[in-house]
Amino acid sequence: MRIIVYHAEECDRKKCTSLKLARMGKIKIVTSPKRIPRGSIVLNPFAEKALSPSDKDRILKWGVTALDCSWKEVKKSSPIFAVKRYHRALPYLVAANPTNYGKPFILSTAEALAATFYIIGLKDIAVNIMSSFKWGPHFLDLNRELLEAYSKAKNSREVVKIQEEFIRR
Ligand SMILES: C[S@@+](CC[C@H](N)C(=O)[O-])C[C@H]1O[C@@H](n2cnc3c(N)ncnc32)[C@H](O)[C@@H]1O
Repeated sequence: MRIIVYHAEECDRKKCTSLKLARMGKIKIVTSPKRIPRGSIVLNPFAEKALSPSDKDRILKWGVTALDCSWKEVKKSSPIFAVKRYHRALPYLVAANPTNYGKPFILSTAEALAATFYIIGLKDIAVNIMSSFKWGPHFLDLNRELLEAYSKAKNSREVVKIQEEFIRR
């Protein structure tokens, strides 16, 4: 499975979740957008389309790429968010990492990757990624109901519908 992280080197290296995953051999870091596989799903919080189980085949073939940059620097206009790939936003999920605990949508790179694998039905990979952090398993517990619901959706439209119903409740 190709799990790539484009690293913008904007982070506090001690807290960076993707550098930790790379040290454990669980992901590959790239520092040039050209190294992002051309058919890859790219996790982009500004993307118009939501990730859904229908992205599974593409991820199996080309992998998934997260963009590790600082949430403080992040802007929709940043060139990396315009790289020509298959961009997807994650639906409503709440962060469990110590930096952004309790905030919806503002996930760490590790949480975003784990959520992706959970939603496409590769739950063992999600569990493996989150087992790298003390707070990691709590991310899956905190979001279990939504992650399960998203993983049963057929497509992006259904994922958005589940999200909207959850927010309305
Ligand atoms: C902005 S970086 C912050 C990384 C942080 N420094 C860390 O150590 O994890 C987080 C990345 O995870 C992915 N991500 C996080 N939340 C997301 C969301 N709601 N939708 C899509 N991707 C998301 C994106 O690739 C995003 O650029």
